[in-house]
Amino acid sequence: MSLSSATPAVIEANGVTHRHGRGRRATHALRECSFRVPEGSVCALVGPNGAGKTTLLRIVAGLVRPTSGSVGVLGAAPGTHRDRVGYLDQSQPLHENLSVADTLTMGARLNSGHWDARYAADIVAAGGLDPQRGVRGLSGGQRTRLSLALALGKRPELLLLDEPMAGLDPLARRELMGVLLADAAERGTSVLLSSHVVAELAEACDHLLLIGGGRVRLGGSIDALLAAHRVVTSMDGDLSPHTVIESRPSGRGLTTLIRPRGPVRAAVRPEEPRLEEVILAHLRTPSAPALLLPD
Ligand SMILES: Nc1ncnc2c1ncn2[C@@H]1O[C@H](COP(=O)(O)OP(=O)(O)OP(=O)(O)O)[C@@H](O)[C@H]1O
Repeated sequence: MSLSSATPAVIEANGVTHRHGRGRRATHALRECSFRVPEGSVCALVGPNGAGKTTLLRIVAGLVRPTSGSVGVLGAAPGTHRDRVGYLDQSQPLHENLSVADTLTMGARLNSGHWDARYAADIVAAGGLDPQRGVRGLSGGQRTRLSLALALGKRPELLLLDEPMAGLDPLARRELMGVLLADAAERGTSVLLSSHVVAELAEACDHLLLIGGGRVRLGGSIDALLAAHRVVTSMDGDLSPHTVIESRPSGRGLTTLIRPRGPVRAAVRPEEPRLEEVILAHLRTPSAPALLLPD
């Protein structure tokens, strides 16, 4: 399915399928994925372990070729505009023998012409990192900060982040997310960010891409996705005209997440769900029908 919209897309995927390996041992990581990430959006990429998030980010970064389907990144094939795309993966590879200052100098050399030395140095300094410190002795959080300084110092138009904050304490996560979002807000940087910390995404992101079993399950602006769902807490009412995503016992009886098709007749007025409720209900209900909304 090709999605059209007025906002230009920084990423546009059409029917992307990817198999790791060949023959009987092949693993289908992605199946017929179509979605778009609009320019200037901060898009959360969510899904259970093994859903295909890393594979998808690596395809968009131009590190892996999809088995079939097409992906456009900044209007060209993935990997074409490497200087305009920042990619930070889970392992945050840094040169162990370099100091913090040497690492930033390396960033400047690799990105000559579009390296913002002051900005990268400021990100490092905000964490109290001594520039002369060796990378080998840095903590997980300090490594993340340095990796983020490298990714943001090149002033990318599109930032791809694969669980960049994994392993950080809540304060460090919040602080580094703040750095990221300030950059996105000030410069209009588009971000595709995979994360398992669902509770944080509502304040950080404006778009959502939820994948499961290699397929796109939910996609679109978070406002529109929330508006497409309702939480019904009363038991008396006929929900059969609507798409029921999940019913769960709760303190108030039964809580049901639905996609309304027309007016909802229930004793208690249905409420708009929180993002976390929508994501968790879809993660718990892999059979729920997919919903891909245009911007
Ligand atoms: N190099 C590889 N060779 C074979 N199979 C792979 C390879 N990389 C990933 N896979 C498989 O592809 C599927 C998707 O993996 P992927 O790492 O993209 O998921 P993920 O959503 O990032 O998972 P997680 O949340 O655990 O990081 C999984 O079934 C995984 O086992």
